Amino acid sequence: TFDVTFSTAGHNVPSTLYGLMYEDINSGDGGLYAELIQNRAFQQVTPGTSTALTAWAALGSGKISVVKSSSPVSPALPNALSFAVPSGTTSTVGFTNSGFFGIPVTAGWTYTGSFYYRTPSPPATKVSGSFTADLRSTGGTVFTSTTVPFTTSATWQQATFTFTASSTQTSVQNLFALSVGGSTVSGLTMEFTLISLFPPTFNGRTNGFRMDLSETLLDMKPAFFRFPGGNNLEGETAADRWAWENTVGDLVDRPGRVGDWGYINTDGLGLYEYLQWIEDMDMEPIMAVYAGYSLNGASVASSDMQTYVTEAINQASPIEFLINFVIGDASTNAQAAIRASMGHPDPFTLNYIEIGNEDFFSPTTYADYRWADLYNALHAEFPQLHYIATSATSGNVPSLSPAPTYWDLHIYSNPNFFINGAFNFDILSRNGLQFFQGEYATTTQNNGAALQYPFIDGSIAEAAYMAGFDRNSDIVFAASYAPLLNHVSSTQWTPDLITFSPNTVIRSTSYYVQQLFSLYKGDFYLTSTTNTASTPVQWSVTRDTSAGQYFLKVINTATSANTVVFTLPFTPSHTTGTGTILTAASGTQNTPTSPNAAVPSSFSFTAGKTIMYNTPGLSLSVLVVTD
Ligand SMILES: [NH3+][C@H]1C[C@H](O)[C@@H](O)[C@@H]1CO
Repeated sequence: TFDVTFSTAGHNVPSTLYGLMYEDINSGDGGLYAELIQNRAFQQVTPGTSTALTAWAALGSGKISVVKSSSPVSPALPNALSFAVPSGTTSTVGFTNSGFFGIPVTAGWTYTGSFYYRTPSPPATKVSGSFTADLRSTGGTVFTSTTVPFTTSATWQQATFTFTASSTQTSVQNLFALSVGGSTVSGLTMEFTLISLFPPTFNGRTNGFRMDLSETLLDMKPAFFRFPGGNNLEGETAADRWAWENTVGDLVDRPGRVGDWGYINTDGLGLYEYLQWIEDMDMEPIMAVYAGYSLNGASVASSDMQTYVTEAINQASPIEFLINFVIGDASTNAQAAIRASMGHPDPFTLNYIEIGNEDFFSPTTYADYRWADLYNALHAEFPQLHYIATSATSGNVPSLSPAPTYWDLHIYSNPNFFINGAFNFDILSRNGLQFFQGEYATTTQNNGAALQYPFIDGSIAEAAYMAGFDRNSDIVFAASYAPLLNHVSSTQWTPDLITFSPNTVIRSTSYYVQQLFSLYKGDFYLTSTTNTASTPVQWSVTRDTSAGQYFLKVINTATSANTVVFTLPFTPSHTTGTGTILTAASGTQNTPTSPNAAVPSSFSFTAGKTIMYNTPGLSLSVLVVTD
């Protein structure tokens, strides 16, 4: 039995304590970004290759290939789909897109589509006709369709359309199709690009986010969103970095880039879309900025740093302009005016800037000049922002000048690390430093076996570690599991907090741990009987002061049950409390075939000055006591 008394003394819990780490690692295009068409603008592909046609297929006897257009729709989008119809064709011709490993068809959804098209060598007598845009199963069942009139012209035109699904698919293996009667277009060659189809989006935003994934994240009430990376910020080289200026403005002006996880990023999900969604989700950004180190191991030379920090060169915009885009005055600042023109005249909320990512891989140049060059210039321009350093792996931080106040720590390990490390922050001296556990996860079993999905043993070990975040939230201001999302059919890293398909979302056991700590974060931590990492039971007591509610979290990392007796410093007026528990047999995972193997359940208990609680093995419980 563990006897836990808690006092009314303690410290505030920062509102930023629990949030989300994000980068496009099978999670942006085809994930959070609601665009349903994969390879919609043939960005960053080599014309004439099969890869260039990823997700596209011909319908009927038309011939499709990706070409470098003789007259591109924009300098950013040089490629186009060439659609050639043999003379004498009479049957239906066209092409299909298979989406990101499927396209969801849901009854009642109104889809919004568009595409640019032109006829490079139009016939002397204009040809007019109608395309048919439809959603169909791979078996040919048409769910919905509409006609889109066209007239041949050598100049690019954009067609737009909508259609509404009247039934829901049985399988997600569906196609978007553009087709036309062969006799209308026989002998013609047409070009298409930026072929786009959106379902309804979160908050109804144009060029927005997928609803079910947004709702799944909203259910965690996350306080912050760290973006755009992670590795995907850094580029293989400086030229390949995430360059914010290429991700804003009209979609037709965004070139996309080869991301750092083995596939092309369209950058249709760009800086503005991120910031608008973060605001819609009641989060605040922790925005990482390129700090001159890329994944090939190269650092920008000291003499070149200012071109990335404050001096714009050959259309590359410096970090200073990025921050002006986010918080600048649209009436006086050019970058802020772009933000206003996109629909957000007021500044976005921004308090935290992270300088780089995992610079412990490049500590020398970070310490010698990269940290200082960015910090000194940006702090001078934006003194109200907090700047987070990234070159530490634990609370024993390296020395940097100027000395950072905020540090981002990353750790991926096994359950034993998190169980044994539950007091890693208790032992740190309180010297003004603030820590962001920006990435952490149980990534292997104790025997080193890899994990495709989180499992209950690792998730409860994470919970033990997170009780340490609650307890030390006087110096831990933020924490987020990583990575956040991955597509079940295209995965670069496992395990992930949430796994999704085109129409399903699987909440892992670690998702529920993150959710419970975030929902029951409270605003004040109450000190309680001290403990050590050597016991299987950990606890944390926080309070929602305005609600007069106390959250007694109990973690049991053993497979056997244990008993905890809480002694409160008061007698609660409500003698019945409600609790939530996540528990499962060792090895349990929520997977596509068993998505709900372990889900939280609620229970009630008798609340008094003492509360006895029998905590099952491998469990996280939150007992809510109302005064
Ligand atoms: N290697 C991890 C650390 C890096 O910051 C992330 O991009 C990766 C996955 O979370």
